[in-house]
Parts: sequence; C-alpha cells; structure tokens
Amino acid sequence: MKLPSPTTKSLISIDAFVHDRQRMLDTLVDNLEGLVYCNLYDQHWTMIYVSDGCKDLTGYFPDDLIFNNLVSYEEIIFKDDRALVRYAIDEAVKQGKRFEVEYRIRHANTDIIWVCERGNPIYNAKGKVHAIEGFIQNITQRKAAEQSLHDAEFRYRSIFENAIEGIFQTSPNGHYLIVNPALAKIYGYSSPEELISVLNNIQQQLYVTPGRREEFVQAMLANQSVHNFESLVYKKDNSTIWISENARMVHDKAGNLLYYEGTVEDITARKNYDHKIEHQAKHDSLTGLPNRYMLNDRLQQSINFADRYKNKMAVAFVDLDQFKLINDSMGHEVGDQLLLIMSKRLSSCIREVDTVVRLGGDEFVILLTNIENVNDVLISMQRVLTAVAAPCVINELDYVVTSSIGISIYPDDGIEPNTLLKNADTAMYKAKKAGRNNYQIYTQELNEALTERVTMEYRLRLAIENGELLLHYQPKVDFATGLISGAEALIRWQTPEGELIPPVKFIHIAEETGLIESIGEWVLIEACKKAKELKEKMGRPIPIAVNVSPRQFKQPNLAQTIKNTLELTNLDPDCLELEITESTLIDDAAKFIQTLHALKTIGIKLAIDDFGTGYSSLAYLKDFPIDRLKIDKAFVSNLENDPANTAILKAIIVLGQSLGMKVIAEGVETRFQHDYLQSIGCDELQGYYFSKPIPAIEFEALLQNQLSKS
Ligand SMILES: Nc1nc2c(ncn2[C@@H]2O[C@H](COP(=O)(O)O[C@H]3[C@@H](O)[C@H](n4cnc5c(=O)[nH]c(N)nc54)O[C@@H]3COP(=O)(O)O)[C@@H](O)[C@H]2O)c(=O)[nH]1
Repeated sequence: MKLPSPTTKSLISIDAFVHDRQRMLDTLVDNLEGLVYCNLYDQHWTMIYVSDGCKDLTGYFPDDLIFNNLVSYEEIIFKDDRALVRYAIDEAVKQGKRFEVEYRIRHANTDIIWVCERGNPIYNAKGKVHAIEGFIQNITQRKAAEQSLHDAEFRYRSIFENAIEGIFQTSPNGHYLIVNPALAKIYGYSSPEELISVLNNIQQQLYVTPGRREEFVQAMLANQSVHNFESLVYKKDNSTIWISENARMVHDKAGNLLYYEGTVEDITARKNYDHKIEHQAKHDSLTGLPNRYMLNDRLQQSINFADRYKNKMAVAFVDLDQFKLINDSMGHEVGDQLLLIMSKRLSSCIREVDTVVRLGGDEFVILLTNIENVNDVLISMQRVLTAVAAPCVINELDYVVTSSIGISIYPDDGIEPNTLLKNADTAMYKAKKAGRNNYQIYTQELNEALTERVTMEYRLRLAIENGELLLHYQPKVDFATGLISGAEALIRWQTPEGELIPPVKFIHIAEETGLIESIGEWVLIEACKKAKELKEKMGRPIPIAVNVSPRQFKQPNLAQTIKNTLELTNLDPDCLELEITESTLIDDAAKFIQTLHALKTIGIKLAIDDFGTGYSSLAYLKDFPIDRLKIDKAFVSNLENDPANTAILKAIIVLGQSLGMKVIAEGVETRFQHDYLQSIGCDELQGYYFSKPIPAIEFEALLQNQLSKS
C-alpha cells in the first residue's frame, strides 16, 4: 500500500495539531498546582516565563514577576532562606545537575509559605548557563505535618531520654533492643549502649532468682502484660537491687511477637523500708528476737516439720523469776540490759533450727524442733536454767536471776499451737509453785488442776456477786482472866447447795486473780460492823481481827480504805486488828515497815500471823509497830511429841513480850497445850480447845454466856 503524499490540507492539519499541542501543554502547565518558571541566572532570578499557578502560590500575577515588573523572585524568597536557595542552584549549575531545594517565600499577603523548587540549568550553545527552568510547589502542609511529627518525636525522645524510670524493649529471646539512660543508670551501666552490649542474656545475668525470666515470660503469655512484677536483680557491679517491671507484648500486624516493651522502677528503698517495717512488726525491738506475732508462724512451721518427719517438737515457756523485782528497784535501764543478756543466753542454749521468742516482759518461749527423744528437751532446758542463773554484771553490779520453765510436747500434749502454749504456761506455773529455778513438763493432772482452778475462779466471782460469802468467828481467850478477849474473823463460802467451802480452797485463787481485793474489803466491813454491834451488846470492846493477804497489804490505798471503813461503821480503831503474815514482807522490808506505820497511825491493832514460819528477821522485829505476835500452830500442835518446840515457844514469848507485844498461841487443841502455854507465860490462846471458828450468832451466845457468869 502506498502512503498518501502530503497535501496543503494535511500541512494545515499538522500546524493545527502543533498549535493544539501547545495549547494543551499551556493548559496543563497553567492548571498545575504550582509554578512553572524560567528565569535568568542573575541576582534577581529575573523571570522570563511564569505559569498561571504563580498567583495561587505567591499572590502575584505572572506579569508582576516577568522582568521584575513589580517584584523580583529574589525578593519573594524569605530573607533568611535566600542564601540557601542560591547555594543549591549554584551547586547544581557547577555540577550540571538538577536541583531540589525547600525554602520559604513570602506571599503577597505576607504569609510565609513553604515551597519545594525543582529545576535545572539551561545552557546556551557555548555551554554557559543563561537560564534556569523548573517547578515550584507549595509544601506548607507537608512541612507542618513534618514539623508536628518532629515535635512529637522530640517530645517522646525527651521523655525516653530523661525519664526517671527505666524504659526498655527486649527481644523474646532475652536481649535488650533499646534501653534509655535511666535503665542503664538503674543497672549501674555508664550508657544504654554499654548495657545492651554487656547484659546480653537477661535470663542468666539479670535476675537473682533462677527461672525468674521464665516467670516473666509466662506472666506475659497469660495476660499479654505484667504489672508490678517485682524481682531482685544484679547490677553491673554484682550488687543487688529490687525492681518493679510493667511491660507488654508488641506484635506485628500478622500477630507475630516482635518484642516486649516496658518500664523498670528501682524499688529497693521501698522494699528495704517494707522489710524494716515487717521486721519491726515481727521482732521485739529490745532484743531483736521474734515476737508474739511471729510465734504462731514459727510454731506452726515446727508442727509441720514434726508431722513431715514423724517426730516431736517442744514448746518451753520461760519466765524469769526475779526480773520484776530488779526492774522495779533498779530501774528500767538495768531491766532492759538484763533482758538483753538473758535473750542472748537463751539463744546460745539452742540449735540454729530452734527459735527463741520474746513474748513481752520477762516471758520467753523456746520452740525446739526435730525432737527424737524428750530427754533431749530436758537436757536443753537444764542448759537454759544454768545459763540464766549465772550472775550477770550490769553497771559493775552482780545480778542473779533464775528461771521457771514449763514444757509441752507436740503431739503428746496438744496438736494446736494455742493448746501447746497454754499447756506449757500451765507447766511453767507449776515450776513457779515448785520453788522456781526448775522446769516442769505438762501433765494431764496439771491440766485438771488448772481446769479446777479456772472453774473455781468463775464460781468465786459468782459467789461474790450473789453474796454467798460469810464470816465465822474464832474466839481468842486471855490466859490471865479466862475471858474472851476478841475473835478472828474467818471467811466461809456457803454455796446455794448448802456446801460450806473453807478458805484454803479459794483464798489462794482469790489472791492470784486479784479477787482478794474486793473480798478483803467486804470482810473488813462485815468484821467492823460485827465489832461495833458486839461492843454495843456486850458493853465492852470485843476486838475483831481480820486477815490481810499479801496482795491486799500492797494496795497503795490500804490505810485509806481502813479509815473509810471505820468511819462508815462508826467503829473505834482499837476494836479492829489486822493480822499480817510474815511472808508479806518477803519482797520489800522497808516498804512493809512503812505501811505498818501508816496503819498504826490510824490507831488500829496490828498482829504478825503465823510467826516463826516466815522470813522475818529478828533484826526487823524491833522496827515493827506490832501489838501481837501470833505463834504459828505448827509449834503448838506437836508440843506433846516434839519437846524441841518448847524452847522455840519460850523464846518467842520472851522476845515478843520484851518488845512490848502480846503473844498469842494459835492452834491450841488440847489441855496439855493450854496448860503448857499458860505455864510459860503466853498471853492469849486461840484454838479448837476453846472453840472452833463459829457463826456470829454462836459467838455472841458464847460471849453472852461469859457475861452472865461474870
Ligand atoms: N486473806 C484472808 N485470809 C483468810 C480469811 N479467812 C481465812 N483466811 C485464811 O485462810 C486460811 C485457812 O483458814 P481457816 O480454814 O479458817 O483456818 C483457820 C482456823 O480454822 C484454823 N485453826 C484455828 N484453831 C485451830 C486448831 O486448834 N487446830 C487447827 N488444825 N486449826 C485451827 O487456823 C486458821 C486460822 O489461821 P490464821 O489465819 O493463821 O490465824 C488461814 O490462813 C486464814 O488466814 C480472810 O478473810 N482473808
């Protein structure tokens, strides 16, 4: 096929096509979002061609810029950026390359606009640059976005770099990917880089507890994150600190685990403080020994141990015998030192696996574990007795204290911690009773005695409330006249069932529990009322003696109570006598004498009861403002069989009378005893020979009988 030769018509259509193409390009260029230009390579960037986009970009019409009619492009470029633009273009010209430069221009409305200019130099036939052509685009929005991204990045970097908490990313296989300076510092490294390169196996190098990293990973898998994951970790220098980690898992879009990221806080100070507080709560502040709070824990542990190894454990309740006396008389400083010494001695008597607990005051508990043979416990306790009783020097003075120890054995004497403690306490009580400085093992009989005692205490409280107590009176007879010279009021407990309980069965319980104080007051009032009544009925004073127990005697307000009672009952003081046993002075003789004088000033009579059996030193006797010595019945009752007693009786009578006291013998049961005592000059007698203690009404009848005969 032959091609048609060009005709005039076809030449016209080619022109038209060329023209159309130019128009299309012009349209395209003018509609571009930006400015297409061609300028001279001169100092004004003199524009020789500017597309219509000029107006939108710069606010100027193209004609304003062409040949710098109104403004040159150099002037439109933001002043501070002009050098930058020139440098970029100069470099491109030098190297014959395209250029791209971002800078600011000032819009005709004075706004600053970011633009990106891309262009290239145009060379003439001699290879000299005579123009630049290119495209300038508004990039203000992109720049703003970049800026805010940059700002945000800067802020986050600043947080990362300056955070106090450590921040990390770690790979699932235990390598650090990124750490901040704070984490490096927490772990003792000079920089994050050093940490990442040295600490390259978290599992082995970081955690003190083996398997802790595994626990971290497990916790992560379970919850996708960990919170307050506290661990002891090694620092670079191998010292340890406590940290708390909060971290989460980070996955890619496909759900694959990328890394863990989280924070680390050094909580060593808090942990130490918590530890200190916990230690304080569980230990005695003076001795540092575990305290009562810890006892149950340790006791339960020992029991568990005994169960596991099928053997026994022992609970020993240790009470220091003379501690209170030393503490009260020498002051708390000496008391504290004594306790410190004792706690060390106790600790030195036991094995590492055993525990000494200070319950408070002078009470300690020793827990002995892994006992194969109870004899071993006794050997340990003998060691304790010996260690405690060794003299200790405090402020250059020697102090000696002993201990009373009660022992209970698991499981023989109880399987519950409380039962074991209670039973050891019961046994300790028995050790005290047995004269102190000894140990006692708990027995069932001991428990029964204790139960009886507790029951008795309960019943006694009820008896006081229900008015079941009453007084019997035992006459005292004057040897010289044969007349009743007074009486001793002796308490009885009449139960609703009609049983008459003698005082030996309950006075000691009242004394131990403190009930004696209210009982004593009641006895005093009853006895004073009776003495007042008898004086009125008989027309002469019939003094009544009441027994004052050691605990009552130590009441600071005893003298005042007596004064009040005398006032209340309107009784003359010389119609009341107090009988005080010798054992009352055992603790503090000076205080004893001081109280006697306070009582004496009231005008009442005072008698030393059970004289000869107690501890009163004869040297003291002369200082006692005493009216009567009452010879203990032990010297009287055996008179017939033990003639040695005659010498003692004679001596007491001579001694008492020479000190201006009357001497009365109690427990006189036979004619022989009566006659003998009379023959050696005893002043008065009291005993079954004349009368047993009898109800008030019978005593009155006796008095009436004597009165009618006189
Ligand atoms: N604090 C208080 N103690 C009191 C009170 N009432 C009594 N008591 C004390 O109880 C102990 C026992 O008293 P009791 O059973 O009443 O025995 C007294 C007499 O019955 C007994 N006695 C008297 N004569 C004879 C005798 O010839 N033979 C003999 N075997 N016993 C006899 O002696 C007891 C009186 O002793 P004492 O007090 O030492 O004078 C006793 O210790 C009482 O003190 C009270 O109210 N408060």
